[in-house]
Amino acid sequence: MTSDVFFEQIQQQLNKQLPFVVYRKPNDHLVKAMLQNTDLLHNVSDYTEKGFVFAPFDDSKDAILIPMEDSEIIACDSIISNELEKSVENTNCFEAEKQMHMNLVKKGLDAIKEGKFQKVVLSRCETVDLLKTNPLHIFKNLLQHYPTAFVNLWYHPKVGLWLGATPETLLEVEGSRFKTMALAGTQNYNGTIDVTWENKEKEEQQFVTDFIVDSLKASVSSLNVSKAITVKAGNVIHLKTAISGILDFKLLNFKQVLKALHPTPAVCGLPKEKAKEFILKNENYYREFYTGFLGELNLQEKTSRNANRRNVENNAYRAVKNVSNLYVNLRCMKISEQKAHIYIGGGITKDSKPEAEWQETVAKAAVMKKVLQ
Ligand SMILES: C=C(O[C@H]1C=CC=C(C(=O)O)[C@@H]1O)C(=O)O
Repeated sequence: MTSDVFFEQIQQQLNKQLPFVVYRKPNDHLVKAMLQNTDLLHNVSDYTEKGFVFAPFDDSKDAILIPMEDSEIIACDSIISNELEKSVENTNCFEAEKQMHMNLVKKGLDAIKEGKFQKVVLSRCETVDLLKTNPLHIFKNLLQHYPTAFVNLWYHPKVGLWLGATPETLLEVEGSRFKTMALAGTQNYNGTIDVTWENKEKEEQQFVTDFIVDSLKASVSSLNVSKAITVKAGNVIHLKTAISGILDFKLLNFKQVLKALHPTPAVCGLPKEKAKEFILKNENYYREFYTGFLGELNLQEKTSRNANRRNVENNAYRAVKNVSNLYVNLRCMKISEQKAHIYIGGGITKDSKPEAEWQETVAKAAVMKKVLQ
């Protein structure tokens, strides 16, 4: 399908106010869309469903499903020309926002000093006016700017319209093989990823690695943990540890694995429940789907058991596997009434400085603002 026909079909879906998701996986060329035939609101119940899941930060709330069986799937292979538009006007009173965020960080630091938790991820929502509001233009800009991210536009008439380009994988599963990552620690990108990390960032990221390993070790038959490396995500860089292995679904089913992982300390804190309670009580807005997760759930994909030529040519050697690709909903925004609500946060540990935490959110907000201009 050509990209013109592809995007025209999505535009029509939006005009008809029917649910859909359009997305491109990290480092992939294929842009896929699932177009739901009705405007029903489906929830995920036990994670055996097939489709596209959109889950909130608060895991006590329902996750939404665009079901495969009620959707048309289309794809296009090309990336569209760059049509950057000057379409954003910043209406923020930065000083007031800055004070509010720094006060929140100070509150978090006090709670850490009192021993309530070791880490908490605190965030804010920044609203900018849009002059031109076609979300498909913004989506195309995201595709252009962030080839290594999971780029997505998700819409449901009963929920809203979200866009994002996240650098963070929550869980990729193919059969029983899985991959995940511990992503945390942030610096501005200044032309190189060959940088030194302070102990504060190393500790903040290590919390995430340890949590993921602890959460998964009861349900895996093998586990590999890489060294932490520096990765670029737009105008910022992070520390990342790759974690992979084999899940044993006899020990924990997929729903239980997700429950053990989400929300990780990359977006919530440590211990999880204490940090979550603090976030829900103290942040100055409600996160909804920011720091939730989203992606393909239980799609059936043909995979080669053995990559040698004879086997690849012989269909008898191909297996159909259950594949899920879930990402953490970061570097995202919600569009409503000609405004973009941009969600940004950062991990707070005992060594955090409120001013630096504010600056970090400003740098992360620029990832989204860039595609609105
Ligand atoms: C919570 C966010 O980022 C997380 C992922 C990478 C680095 C992070 C950090 O340095 O704090 C956060 O843990 C966000 O971008 O809003």
